[in-house]
Amino acid sequence: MSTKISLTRYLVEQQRVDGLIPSQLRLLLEVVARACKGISQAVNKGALGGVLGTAGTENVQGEVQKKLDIIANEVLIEANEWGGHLAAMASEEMDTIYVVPNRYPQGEYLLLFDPLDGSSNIDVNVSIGTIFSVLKKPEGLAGVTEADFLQPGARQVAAGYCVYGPQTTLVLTVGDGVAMFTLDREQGSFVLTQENVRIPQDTQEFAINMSNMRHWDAPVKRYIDECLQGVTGPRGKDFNMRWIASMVADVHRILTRGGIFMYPWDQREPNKPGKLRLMYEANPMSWLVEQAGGAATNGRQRILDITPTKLHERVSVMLGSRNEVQRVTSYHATL
Ligand SMILES: O=P(O)(O)OC[C@H]1O[C@](O)(COP(=O)(O)O)[C@@H](O)[C@@H]1O
Ligand SMILES: [Mg+2]
Ligand SMILES: [Mg+2]
Repeated sequence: MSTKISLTRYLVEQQRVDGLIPSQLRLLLEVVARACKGISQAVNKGALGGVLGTAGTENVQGEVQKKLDIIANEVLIEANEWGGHLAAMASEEMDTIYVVPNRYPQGEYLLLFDPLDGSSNIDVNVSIGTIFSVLKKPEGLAGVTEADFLQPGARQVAAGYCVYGPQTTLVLTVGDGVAMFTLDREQGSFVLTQENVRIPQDTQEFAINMSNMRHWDAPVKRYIDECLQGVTGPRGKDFNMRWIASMVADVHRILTRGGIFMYPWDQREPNKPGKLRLMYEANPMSWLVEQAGGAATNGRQRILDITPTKLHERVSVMLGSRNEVQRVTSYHATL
């Protein structure tokens, strides 16, 4: 009989056997996973749990909040604030950082999250998720400020997401490849179901919101136009398209079978670099994709090399199968 490896055991091995993560980081990741289990339960109850619909409030980015956006945010904060691993947290749903109250022990890590990704899919029962990223608080100064969070994604010490779909799957990197864990609801634990996740270098599948086509920049238009020409066009092959409108679900597909995902800058709001959030969405997903052998750029630069200038910074995103990301990035250099 094969032994099932739980997330806890996997993390202990990463800590003890491989020396990859300190014990505080291991404990922090276990708490995040526990919070995701709680969110998964709320998601599963749906209309029975009264968790669908809007909350009647807006977040700092002017987006209407769904009840689950707020519930997921609270679950993550309540689970993490007292554990002693964290100095502060930042979330897509909060105006500014949440410093761990001084009645609790203070830790050395910073946790960032998109508590509920794919909010437009909650009420229609389509996959949604939680995306998280962990940074280390810069050493030296006492206390913690927003500036401590403004580190390039290359400095992440852990990143992952949990997708609440037909299965609840937690996907994680601590810088040693990507591992996937499926929630065993009977046991109440995440079980390792795939290690050494690899994204194929080539693909015939792209993910982009095609309704924005008329607003895109020339390099993105060229790339998609060439894909659409199929086997008789310059690419010499047919492409398929998928767009779930939950980044977690689109990225999960790409980690599973390859593909390219793009949410590029567009002309509707020319001063906004993109729709997606650098710190809560692009950085953790880019690191996961790179760790699985893929690539992630904003069209001009590796996403993980961008130094954020503000907490809720936006970014243009192109990630997935390496050869396709390199191709669309090269079009930006020439057009
Ligand atoms: O509705 P659009 O414009 O296609 O945008 C979809 C994108 O927006 C997002 O939903 C943003 O995430 P939130 O639900 O966390 O705001 C991404 O997950 C997704 O890729
Ligand atoms: Mg999101
Ligand atoms: Mg969100």
